[in-house]
Amino acid sequence: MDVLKILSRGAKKSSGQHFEFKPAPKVQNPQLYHDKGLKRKRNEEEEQFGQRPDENEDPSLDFFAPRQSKEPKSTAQPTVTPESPKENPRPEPSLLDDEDVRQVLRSHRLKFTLLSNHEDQRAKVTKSKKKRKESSKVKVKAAKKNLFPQPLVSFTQLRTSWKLSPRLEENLSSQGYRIPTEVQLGCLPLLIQPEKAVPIPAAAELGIEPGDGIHFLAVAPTGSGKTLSFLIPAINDVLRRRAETTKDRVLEAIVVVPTRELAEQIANEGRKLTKNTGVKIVMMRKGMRIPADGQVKNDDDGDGSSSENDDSSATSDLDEGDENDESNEKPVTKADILITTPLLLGNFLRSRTLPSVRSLILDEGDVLLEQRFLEQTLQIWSACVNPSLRIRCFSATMGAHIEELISDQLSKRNSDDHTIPLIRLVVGLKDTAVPSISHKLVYCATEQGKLFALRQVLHPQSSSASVPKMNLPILVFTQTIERATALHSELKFDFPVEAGGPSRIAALHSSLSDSARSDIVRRFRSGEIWALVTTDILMRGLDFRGVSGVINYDVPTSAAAYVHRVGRTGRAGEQGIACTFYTNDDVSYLKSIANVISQSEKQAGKAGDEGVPKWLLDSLPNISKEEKKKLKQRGIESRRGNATKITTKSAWERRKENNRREAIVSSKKRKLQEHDDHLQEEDSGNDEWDGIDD
Ligand SMILES: Nc1ncnc2c1ncn2[C@@H]1O[C@H](COP(=O)(O)OP(=O)(O)OP(=O)(O)O)[C@@H](O)[C@H]1O
Repeated sequence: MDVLKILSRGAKKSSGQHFEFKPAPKVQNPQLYHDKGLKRKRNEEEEQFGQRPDENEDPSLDFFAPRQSKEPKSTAQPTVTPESPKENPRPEPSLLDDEDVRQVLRSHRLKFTLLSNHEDQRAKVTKSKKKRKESSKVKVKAAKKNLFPQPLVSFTQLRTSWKLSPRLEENLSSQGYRIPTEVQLGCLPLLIQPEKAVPIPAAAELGIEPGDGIHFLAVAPTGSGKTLSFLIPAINDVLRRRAETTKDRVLEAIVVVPTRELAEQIANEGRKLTKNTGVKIVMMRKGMRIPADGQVKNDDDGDGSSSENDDSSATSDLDEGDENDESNEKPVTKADILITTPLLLGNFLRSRTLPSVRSLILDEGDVLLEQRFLEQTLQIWSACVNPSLRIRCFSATMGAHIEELISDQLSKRNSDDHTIPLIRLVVGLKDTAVPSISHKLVYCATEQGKLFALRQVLHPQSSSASVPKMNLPILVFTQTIERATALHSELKFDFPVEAGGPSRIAALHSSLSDSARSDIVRRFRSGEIWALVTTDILMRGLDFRGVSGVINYDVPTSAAAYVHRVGRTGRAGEQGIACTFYTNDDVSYLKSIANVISQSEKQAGKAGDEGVPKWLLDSLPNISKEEKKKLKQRGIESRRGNATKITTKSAWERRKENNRREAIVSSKKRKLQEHDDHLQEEDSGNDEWDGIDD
């Protein structure tokens, strides 16, 4: 049996001794939903025109462009020419009519809701307490108001209809993006030009004014492309402002994320998109100074076309000095868009303000507005004093309390005479896992049983029916740092030496240094590490394409944590497997996770019983709100500070076993080599003999 071959099923052997997995190519169609409605319409169209669009044709084609049959209706007048826009205010032919808009939004399961607008807020500010109560009822009513903004029909349409910078569109295309994902098709027009995306009378009613934008919440599945959904409008805003007003570099947008790994990932994505545009994206680091209370003159790159977007120069302004040093002699970081964690920027800000910032983007917004980060996130929010500040909040999960909190914060800031509306987009069923994942709950009688089950994943030759087969690489989540470390040292010698040995597995958690964390993430991305044991530090936002499975070695402490953890696989339309081990200790807390699995499977159109059998779902107990809260904060008590339980053998025993294994392998290799040498000698002897014979 070729152990190496089995272990490296998800990996590709390179020419040398080094093994790398092939970076997952961008999937042909990353969209999650194609419901019947749209297909039916397309079929009608095909019948009408007697043609069937080739499924393999260039996917960037506007495959849900308006039906041709309708075109004569909308183009009954002479074609719109640039010279006569006023005489003929008909909608652009490239925009969909109302019925088609609804059809596309429905078939891709996109739901837009107006959460608050000018009228609601004004009522709130001006009315007496009693009346305010009434107006909050109005607000609830307003929350029921659905909107049907124009969707994006193709990435090319971004330039032709939505005035996206051609450079930005080029960069998008050179990254291999062809078809917008659901969240992108839903929110890009609305964030780039809301006054055009929403039908004209409705836009005016909602208080959407050209140039002002909107506040926006998006709840869309993990791996569905939310990063591009906020980066593209943010970059475009910078370019638009530069073209219309000043070329000076001002800090225009801030993206706040919960971890430095995610900040690094987004900064990298952003730099690819801003290549040759002159827009600079910087990741906040300790000790960095940013232009608070003012703007930095763009004295070195006034034409906006410098090559400063190189990764190297993007960090060249960083000042890694003492963060308490207030000295103004320290260089100020020049950036258009800053990516930061709440703590890093919060520490810098203290009582400073950021008047130039017009977009505050909260990626993984729900966690940023929860207890752990709330104070710093609100500190950043209040430092953004520009009256035109727009809030954008993205996540795969969003509790109603978070939406309320955002709405309340906005109404506190709003003035009486002008309010920017708050619109929410939900893709699919809220707070569920992405449909491309298969779920499995695996019961293990003891902690040792969990270890045994995990080894079955790592060593597929010993697999059993209860543990699903997975390709490497995989992510393994544990509850605490101690458990991640203990599990890592337990499994360290599980990979055979000829497959790379202990270097194939690593543990990542917050007690490692920044550089060690970055190094592990880099090696996991490149395929050097095949199994990464971690804590919830990696559960949000991290995009490791090609991760075929996630193992919840310890049960996640909330349904949202489950959605985010398992969302590290099955990204951008790829398939993934999520396997959750549970013991008797977990049974009381399993209901919310079993529910989320069941909901996600229903949404994906799978037979409900696949991941969680109905008998199990029905028999699991419900827990109180208090217990849920405690679980979220502390996890399963029996697993706290009890890391040693993971270990089956002492480190000494495992090292001894490993040494023995290595010795056997080397001895086999040596024998093989001796055998080869011997054969060679015999061969060369034969050659000599042949020669004499001649
Ligand atoms: N239109 C597209 N076509 C193909 N791939 C895409 C497209 N948009 C994004 N992707 C890819 O999908 C992957 C996931 O994107 P992204 O990280 O933005 O997801 P996300 O929605 O932010 O996920 P999470 O909720 O986990 O943060 C990335 O590898 C990205 O390159």
